Amino acid sequence: MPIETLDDLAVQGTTLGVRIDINSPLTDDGDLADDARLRAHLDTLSELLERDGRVAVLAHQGRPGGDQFRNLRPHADRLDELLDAPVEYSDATFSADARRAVENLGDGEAVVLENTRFYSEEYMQFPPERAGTTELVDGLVPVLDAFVNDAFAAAHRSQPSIVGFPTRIPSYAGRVMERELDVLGDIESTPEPRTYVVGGAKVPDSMAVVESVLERGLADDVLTTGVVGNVFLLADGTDLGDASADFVYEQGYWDEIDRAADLLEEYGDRIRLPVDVAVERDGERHELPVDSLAPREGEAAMDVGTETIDTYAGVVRDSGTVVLNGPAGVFEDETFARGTRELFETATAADYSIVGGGDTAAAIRKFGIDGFDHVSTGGGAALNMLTGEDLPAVEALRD
Ligand SMILES: Nc1ncnc2c1ncn2[C@@H]1O[C@H](COP(=O)(O)OP(=O)(O)OP(=O)(O)O)[C@@H](O)[C@H]1O
Ligand SMILES: O=C(O)[C@H](O)COP(=O)(O)O
Repeated sequence: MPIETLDDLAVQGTTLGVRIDINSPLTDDGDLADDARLRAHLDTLSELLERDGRVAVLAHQGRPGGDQFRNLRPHADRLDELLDAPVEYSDATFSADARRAVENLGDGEAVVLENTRFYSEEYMQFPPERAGTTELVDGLVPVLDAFVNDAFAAAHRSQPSIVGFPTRIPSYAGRVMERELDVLGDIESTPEPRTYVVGGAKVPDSMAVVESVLERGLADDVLTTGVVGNVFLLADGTDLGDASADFVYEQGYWDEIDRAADLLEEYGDRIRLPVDVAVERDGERHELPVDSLAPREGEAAMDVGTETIDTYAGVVRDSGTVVLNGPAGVFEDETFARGTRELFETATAADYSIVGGGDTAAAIRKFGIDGFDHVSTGGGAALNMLTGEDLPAVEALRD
């Protein structure tokens, strides 16, 4: 069944729950360190507001327990600055207070409801029918006429605010969702050879993708960087030192090392591992080859090294398609930004380049890199889609 879009929605005077993904890097004070994801949704939000909709924004920030798990006040304030319409913030998500905030909206006005993940069920995965009976959905449905899902970046999560509403009220894809599905749905026709550069810190997500693109023959080469690269190195028997290993264990990624080992056994010829890494020594960047690593206490692998960057850059340059997700190192710190900056810059030289991910997009903006064919708002979602897997959000809109 085709998905309905904003072209199919009579917006004027209707109250809309609009799920967007503005999960963004924050400063230590909880302010936005980058607003790229907010800007990505401006088309959808301004269209709905200009068409005199009443917009109740639903979104999440961070993961429970993490240091990025904060309220959405800065996001609401920033949207208020970016949009040509009043945007309020409500510190409630689906309570009577939240409903009141939604009911008080006038035509062409918006309210950002509180971080959906402050509510525990939102961080669980449910089949849509069950998601449709959760407190969050149940609480908001009485004050909404329709639901718009523009949160492509969270489309791989079968969570209440993503898949619940379409079981209860008419639902539509927003402009971001529509564009991403168009571009990413067409990966099998992109030029070969295809190289996937995976990095960042969400190891289980990346591992699932690596497995799938190799299994399905979509990837000719997988270049591993970031924490993902560290996990592959550990799986390969490299002694990365206690600091890197502890980081992996603390994130609960122990099982991922076994998974990486299985992948190396089966597809070792198509998976490339860093040959050197960068640590901080005496306050400076210090590179260590992995075959003679001697990290000292407290020295973690924070970036890929120069030789790795050069080798990977060669593979990337010769690729027909490059799909890039996740920074190659702790790019927020200039000392460890080199791998990310140089690999990303090189990727723009491939015939066709797609890049995705929240922090990835932030890195691109930080380094001012232009020239990607498609910058996806999604990290895990984009990768899931590129592997040909169904996205729960899309299936929910279709049903
Ligand atoms: N070697 C490393 N050690 C520690 N952290 C790292 C390392 N390499 C990258 N990172 C961190 O990974 C984080 C980004 O990872 P993440 O997987 O969230 O990427 P993303 O582009 O946001 O993708 P998604 O949208 O799926 O979340 C950055 O904050 C960066 O500092
Ligand atoms: O940043 C993302 O990839 C999306 O906002 C989804 O976040 P999650 O991986 O914490 O579900």
